[in-house]
This record gives sequence, structure tokens and C-alpha cells, in this order.
Amino acid sequence: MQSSHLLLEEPIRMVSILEPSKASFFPAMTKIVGTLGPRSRSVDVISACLKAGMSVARFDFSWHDPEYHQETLENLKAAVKLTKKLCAVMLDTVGPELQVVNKNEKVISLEADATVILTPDEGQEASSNILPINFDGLSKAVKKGDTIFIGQYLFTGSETTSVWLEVSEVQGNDVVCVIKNTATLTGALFTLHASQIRIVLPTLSDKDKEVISSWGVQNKIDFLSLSYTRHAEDVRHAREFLSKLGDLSQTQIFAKIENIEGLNHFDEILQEADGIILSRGNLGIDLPPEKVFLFQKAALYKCNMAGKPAVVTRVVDSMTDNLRPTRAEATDVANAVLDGSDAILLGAETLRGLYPVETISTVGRICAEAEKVFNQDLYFKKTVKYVGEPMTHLESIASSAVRAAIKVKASVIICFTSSGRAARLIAKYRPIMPVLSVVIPRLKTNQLKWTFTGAFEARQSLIVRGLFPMLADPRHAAESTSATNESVLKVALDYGKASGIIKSHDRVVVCQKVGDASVVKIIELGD
Ligand SMILES: Nc1ncnc2c1ncn2[C@@H]1O[C@H](COP(=O)(O)OP(=O)(O)O)[C@@H](O)[C@H]1O
Ligand SMILES: C=C(OP(=O)(O)O)C(=O)O
Ligand SMILES: [K+]
Ligand SMILES: [Mg+2]
Repeated sequence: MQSSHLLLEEPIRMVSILEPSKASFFPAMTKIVGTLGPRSRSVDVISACLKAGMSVARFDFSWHDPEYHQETLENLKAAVKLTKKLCAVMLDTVGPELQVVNKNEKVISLEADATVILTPDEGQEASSNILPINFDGLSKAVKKGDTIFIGQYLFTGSETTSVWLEVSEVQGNDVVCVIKNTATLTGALFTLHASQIRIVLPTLSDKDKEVISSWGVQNKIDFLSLSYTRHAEDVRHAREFLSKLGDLSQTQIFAKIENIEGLNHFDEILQEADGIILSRGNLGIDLPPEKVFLFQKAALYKCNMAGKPAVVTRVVDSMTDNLRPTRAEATDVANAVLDGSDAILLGAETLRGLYPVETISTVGRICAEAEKVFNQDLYFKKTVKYVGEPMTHLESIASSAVRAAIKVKASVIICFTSSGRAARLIAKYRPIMPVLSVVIPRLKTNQLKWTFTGAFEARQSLIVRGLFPMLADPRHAAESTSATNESVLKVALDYGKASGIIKSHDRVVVCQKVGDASVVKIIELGD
């Protein structure tokens, strides 16, 4: 794809760093999840977000009501039609999130060394002296000396917009705290974080269940972002819940790791989940700062080796109010890509930030640059070694397809799939060229009616690094002959050509089944 491949492990000529990068059709192989909200809900803005590279829209139910999100989603659908860019839908649960409720949105000034009471009595009005919270178990969970952190959704930890409290006394259901820093809280909702305590609340709250079975079912959500996943059991429970909701049995579950309890059970959670969200906002508060990078690297490695998509959050907070990220943030985005993340999740930046579209394109450009210096060769060897022998047939085919594509400098890999499994396995080996995953619909029945599969599988690849889905015409159903396969391949090639990723005389690697055999074909195109 790129002519001069730079590797960080080799000396780089400094001037080459400044060479402009070639424009490519795909903004980046790394995917961008955008949280939609007040600043990103018109058809115009969403269309611009899609064009800038957002491929998954996150609807965070910690904010607003289902009607509000439905309006936004209708606009997203219109934008998808308009731009012809696919976009998957992610429902993010509230989960066991502790919140300070400030119904009247009064500005709350908190002075260092003064005291403030946290009370479960939600009837009270929030003020400098008393903060009502949505949880009546706090007084039982904390003890004198514990620290509590309160900030607006997507707080930065900035000294003036978030506040540290120290528990000085428990009085019945109330918790009396000493304020550690002077701060001014503005807005309707603040997250409350008590370090390293166990919150006895279910991971899927009743409100979450209600929203999933109504809004989720109505909109056939592609992903459930399971906030505060703490145990593998949380994922199993959510899966069981989804399995009874018709189409949602196909919804993928992304476990959000946002506290130490989730970190401790990471391995088991990864086994159960379809993907992981490294929720660095909350986890970053629970962890000592010097440990955050290590969690990120260790977790991404495990996700990569398991072949499950990993999403990194909270990369460019400062872009909520600024057109340019800080140098630390810009470097952080690139490092997330080098560490192996599949996608970057934007929260406040797109939800209530001033520059949602610019944020997406800036992050996309940084990702694309980092991908160019990603040491694919080293990564490939590491992955093959980790998988060991004997490999499953499909994994062997997938890794061979990636190797062949690199050896012959193919411009794209085309992978036929129905379940999405083969395409995901190819992506696991992190090819440097895009993978066109041609999803062939399968006819299925639930006793009542016959329908085609494929739509979920196609959209779910929109969160996997390097995968670009194309849903084949249902007339090319999976139980097809090699003749129809040839015609689907032609459609895929035409699509690649029309979109500019395939040119005349390019080589293309194709992964498909011929008869009973899975094969890797290398084809060279004519004019
Ligand atoms: N409809 C199809 N036509 C041709 N080859 C296919 C088709 N579906 C899957 N394959 C190929 O079959 C192999 C198994 O892939 P996998 O994704 O596990 O298939 P499925 O989705 O049918 O379970 C891969 O080599 C894949 O490229
Ligand atoms: C994305 C995060 O969580 P939230 O759902 O609160 O935005 C986070 O904690 O990084
Ligand atoms: K949430
Ligand atoms: Mg969070």
C-alpha cells in the first residue's frame, strides 16, 4: 500500500518523517467509535462524521432518554443513506454507575477543607453542602479515610472541574466528606467514583434491561457495551438476557473494563466476551497513574492473541474544547494503535465537544500514520508462535492468506464469509492492506419465517481493524455454486475498483471455499 515502509525498530531518516502521506480511500484501518449526543445528532453533522471515518455510533444511556436517542438514530439512518457509508450501532449501558444528580443544573462551588454530605435522598437539591446520589449503599461500602472522586461525565481529572473527597464520617445512610480541592461543578450529571470498593449492584440494571428490550430490540443493536463488567458471569448473564430477545441473540457483547475488579478478572471476561473496551476514563481513576500504560499493553496483547477486537477510550479529551489535541494525546493515539487496538472510542469529544468532525478526522489521521510503522512482520511471528501447532485449518488458511498478500504486495484481501469467522481470523494477523469481507447471506428460519443472515455480521466487522464489509446480494446465498461465487467475486472486485482500493494490474488475494476445500487464491488483474 505504501511505497517506503518505515519501521520504528530501524533508523529513520528524520526528513522522511515530514514527507506527506499518500491519500488513500480508507481513512484508516483502525476504526472510530463516536458517541452521539447534543453536538452530533443532526443529519449534517452525522454525515460529516461518517465521511470523516466514524464506523460505529455509540448511544450512551447514562445520558438522555430513549426518545432522544431514537431521534438521533433516525438521523444516523438518514446519514447512512445519504453518504452510503455503513455504520454499526452500539448501546452503552448505565450499569452500576454511581451518579450525583443535579436536576436543576445549578452551578456547585466546592471549597477545599469544607465538608459536603453525600446522601441517597434524591429529593434533596444539590448544593455546596449536600450532593444527592443514585445509590443507597454507599454508606455501607466506604469507611473513614476512603477517597471519592466526583466529576462531570468524561472528566479529565482537572483540578477545577472535578473534586476529590475524603470520607470523614458515616451518618446513617449519609457519607460526610472533607473536600480536598476547590472546584466548580457544572452540568446535570456527575459520575462518582469510590476507589477500590465493591458496589453491590447488578451489572445490567433494571433500567438497562428495559432499554435493551425496547430500544435495543427495535433497533437491532449490533453491539452491547456492558459498562462496569467485573466478572465473566456478568457477560454470561447479559448473553442469556440477549438470547431471549429475538434478533439480539446476534448482538455482540463488548465488556467494558473500568475498575480493578474487572482488571482482576480480565482473562475470564475476555473468554466470554466478543470484544473488550478499555474504559480508561474510569479505570484510570481506579489505577495508580504509573500503572495505566501497563494495563493497556497487557490487555491489548491478550485481545490480539485471542483474535477479539479491543477498543481504547479517552484519547483526546482536550479536543472537546480545542481544535488540536495536546502532544501527549496525539502520541497516545498512535501508541494505542502500535499497542494493537482495533478501534478508538470518542466520548465527550463527539457527544458534547465543539469539534466532533475534526476530532474524528484528526484521530483517523494519527491512526493511519501509526499503522504505517506498525511492525507487522514481528506481530505476525508473535501471533503464529502464540497459536502454536497444530493450527486449526481455518486459522492456517487465514494466516497464509495474510502472508501471501504481503509477499505478493496485494492491494487487498477479499474474504468470503457467512459467520464472519474467516474475516476476523484474517484480521487477527493484522494485514497491512484492507480486507474486504464479502458477507454471503445464509437463509435461516425460526419456525415462523425465513430470513437472511448477514446484516449483523457485516456491521459487526466495522469495529475490527482492517475489515471493510460488503454484504452480498441475498441471491448469492451461501449454499451457492462456484459459478455464483465467481460472480460475487466480480462484484467485490468492481466494488474495490470503484472505491479506488483496487487498480488495474493489482494483485488480490482471495480466501474462499471451493467445493469442500478452503483455498487462498492469488489473482492478478488485467486492465
Ligand atoms: N459463501 C461462501 N462462498 C465461498 N467461500 C466461503 C463462503 N463462506 C465462507 N467461505 C470460506 O469458507 C471458509 C470458512 O469460513 P467461515 O467464515 O468460517 O465460513 P462460515 O461463515 O460459512 O462459517 C473460509 O475459507 C471462507 O473464506
Ligand atoms: C468511556 C468510558 O466510560 P463512559 O461510558 O462513562 O464514557 C470510560 O470510562 O473511559
Ligand atoms: K455508560
Ligand atoms: Mg466509563
